Formats: sequence, C-alpha cells, structure tokens
Amino acid sequence: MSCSVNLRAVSYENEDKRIFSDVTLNLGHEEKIAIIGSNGSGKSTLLKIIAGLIKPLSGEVEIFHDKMKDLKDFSKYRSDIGYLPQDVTNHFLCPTVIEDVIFSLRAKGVSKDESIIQGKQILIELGISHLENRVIFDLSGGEQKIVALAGLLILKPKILLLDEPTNALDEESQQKIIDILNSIKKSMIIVSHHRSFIDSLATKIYKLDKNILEQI
Ligand SMILES: Nc1ncnc2c1ncn2[C@@H]1O[C@H](COP(=O)(O)OP(=O)(O)OP(=O)(O)O)[C@@H](O)[C@H]1O
Repeated sequence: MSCSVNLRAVSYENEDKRIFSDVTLNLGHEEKIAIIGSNGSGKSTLLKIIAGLIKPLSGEVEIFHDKMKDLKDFSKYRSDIGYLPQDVTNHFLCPTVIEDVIFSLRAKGVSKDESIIQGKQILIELGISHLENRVIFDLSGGEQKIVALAGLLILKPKILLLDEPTNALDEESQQKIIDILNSIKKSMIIVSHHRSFIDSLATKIYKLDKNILEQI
C-alpha cells in the first residue's frame, strides 16, 4: 500500500515521564484517520512528531516512505505537510486575513498578484470571502481556525495534521469544518475529542491510552 506516513515503534518521553511507547501507525494515501484519548495522553505530541516539530526518543518516522533520520530531513516535505495546531492564536504572521493566507505562497516566491488570486479562491472555497480584509485578531476563535486552515490549504499539502480542528467552535462552524474536510481528498490525521465529528470523517479511529496507541 502507498503510505503518506509510517510510524514504527515510536516512543517519546518528557522530563523523564514516558508519554507513549512503541507507537506503530500507517496512514494510507488519501486516508483519513482519527486519534482520540484522554487529556494529556500525548495526542498533540504525536502529531508534532509527525509534523517534524519534535524528535521522538526512539523509533522511525517515514514520510512518503522516506525515513526521517533528523528534524532537518522534514524540510523537503514542508509544503506537503499542513499542520494545524490546537491553539491557532499564535499561528498568524500578518495583520489581515488575505495577507496571512498568502504569506506562505509569497515566501515561496509566487508573485503578489498570483498569490492574491489563489488566496481569494481558497477563501471562496472555505466560505469566508467576507473575512478577506478583516484584522485576524478581531475574528472569533472559529473564524481564526478556518483562516488558519486556508493558510495551510493554499500550499496544496498532501498530508493534513489537524489538532482539535473543531475545538471551541459553535455547531455551525463545526459543520462547516466537517463539510470542508469531507470534501478534501488528502491524507489526514485528526486529533479530536469530538466523537460525532470523527465518526463522520475518519475511516479508522485510534485511541492513545496508558502510553499505547491502539485501533478501536
Ligand atoms: N512543552 C511541554 N513541556 C512539558 N510538558 C509538556 C509540554 N507539552 C506537553 N507536555 C506534557 O506532555 C504530556 C502530553 O501532552 P499532549 O499535549 O501531547 O497531550 P494531549 O493528549 O494532546 O492532551 P489534550 O487532549 O489535553 O490536548 C502531558 O503530560 C503534558 O503535560
């Protein structure tokens, strides 16, 4: 099977406390899987390891069957992996929505005019065109989450790593995120406590509990 992510016997510990051991996980091409587990069980930590933000204590991480021996090995896949953190408050780099959404394209050398065309298109697809010129810090938490998602999707990542994408959203915003993610054909790992959301999206559900990841 063609896989986007493979974890083999991945372990992590924090300040001498074991967070998880021997985690094995395969994310197939365009597969959507979810990880649940109690607070502090290590779900966000695992996602950060897959995103190449922190290094596991031991074990192997492969992205598109390419072994990541070090964090710098992830650099060639930066545009392929879109990581949405649990708290997006500190995620933004520009004052307005459109500026922030096109930031990564501009950083890749795409012209301002072309970036704005693509940015506006993403805002239309996510149903947030009306926010285009708003100041991000004046937006609600839910609106900020969708803007952060737009900033990821503009780079056309092949893998989405989403940490509690519906957390603190009202029902309408939750439904909007569910519809958006259902319509996107990408490999996804979604960390969430929101069971009905997961059930409507993921084909496999894993639980991180007592340091072990198991499919349920
Ligand atoms: N930066 C950090 N420094 C020290 N300990 C941390 C740090 N980040 C997380 N931890 C600890 O690592 C463990 C796992 O945290 P993590 O955030 O991965 O759990 P989680 O399953 O995502 O929790 P939640 O469901 O509450 O978001 C917890 O015990 C947490 O206190």
